[in-house]
Amino acid sequence: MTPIRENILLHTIRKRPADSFKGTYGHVTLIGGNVNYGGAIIMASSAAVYSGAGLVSTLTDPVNRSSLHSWCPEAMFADFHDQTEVVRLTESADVVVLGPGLGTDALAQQIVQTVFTTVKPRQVLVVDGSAITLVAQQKLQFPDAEIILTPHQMEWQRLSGISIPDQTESANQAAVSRLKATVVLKSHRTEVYTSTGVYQNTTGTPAQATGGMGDTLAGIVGGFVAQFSNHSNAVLAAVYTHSAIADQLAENQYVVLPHQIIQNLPAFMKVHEAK
Ligand SMILES: NC(=O)C1=CN([C@@H]2O[C@H](COP(=O)(O)OP(=O)(O)OC[C@H]3O[C@@H](n4cnc5c(N)ncnc54)[C@H](O)[C@@H]3O)[C@@H](O)[C@H]2O)[C@@H](O)CC1
Ligand SMILES: Nc1ncnc2c1ncn2[C@@H]1O[C@H](COP(=O)(O)OP(=O)(O)O)[C@@H](O)[C@H]1O
Ligand SMILES: [Mg+2]
Repeated sequence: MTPIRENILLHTIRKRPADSFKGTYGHVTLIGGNVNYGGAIIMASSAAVYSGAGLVSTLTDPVNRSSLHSWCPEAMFADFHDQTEVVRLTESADVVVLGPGLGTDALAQQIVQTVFTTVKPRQVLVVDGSAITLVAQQKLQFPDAEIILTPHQMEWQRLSGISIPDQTESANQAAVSRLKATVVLKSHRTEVYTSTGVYQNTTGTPAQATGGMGDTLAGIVGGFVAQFSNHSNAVLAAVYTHSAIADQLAENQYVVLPHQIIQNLPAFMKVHEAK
């Protein structure tokens, strides 16, 4: 397993060209946040904005609208009950992040199906949280698009059928090649399975063990993949960045909150952009 080290950032976080505009940095559509889990999609959406995505749209329950905008006015809101909007904002995205706080009820199932039948091969689909659980429960096939999965160990057990103690590199690799996806297998030392190899993160702290931490990573992955053309490197850099910021904050904090990582993204990326 290749360690993910700081040099991935210099290879990935490009200097912004002067003659650029919001369209240069990609449109990320994030879908999730039911009545119970609004925070999940607010954190994921904020993470996409703060990591530099040019445009961010959030499809969620309307109950989350004002809190979304109080945390992140840059995100555009749409109602995830409206299938026309789900189709429109899936079609217009470069990257779709599906699942943070989506839940697994009938509406969630319908949304997953609509997204799966709408995405095109040129698009990236990041599948996280509840959407992974739903795919496993319903035995759904992933669509023909560039698929990035961000399961924690239990979600990976549900999806791959490999129990947590048996999640070895070779067993995981076999499951990943069947799925034809990039897999970010989250744990205290997250592993990333891409078409270029198997990688293990070298950053991260138990101060990160708090709800919303993975929702935040899903948003950073979406933001990085929307901006940086080498998508394998973008995923590795997102994983490294998320936990490197946490490590810095944990020098002086017992627990690191997801929104604090989000707020530190722009300054961290400035220090680590290509020289
Ligand atoms: N503020 C919010 O709105 C939050 C919403 N959340 C959403 O809640 C939904 C359910 O996700 P959950 O992950 O909470 O529930 P899940 O039921 O999917 O997974 C939690 C279960 O997995 C087990 N597990 C084993 N290894 C694990 C590991 N390495 N990391 C995490 N869990 C591990 C836990 O013990 C627990 O039994 C998701 O859509 C998620 O996005 C959570 O992110 C929590 C915060
Ligand atoms: N002890 C730990 N050390 C390092 N990273 C951790 C630790 N505990 C949790 N994390 C990180 O926190 C995130 C948890 O993701 P997840 O369980 O999906 O959270 P949630 O769904 O609540 O947002 C992952 O990125 C994981 O690597
Ligand atoms: Mg999660």
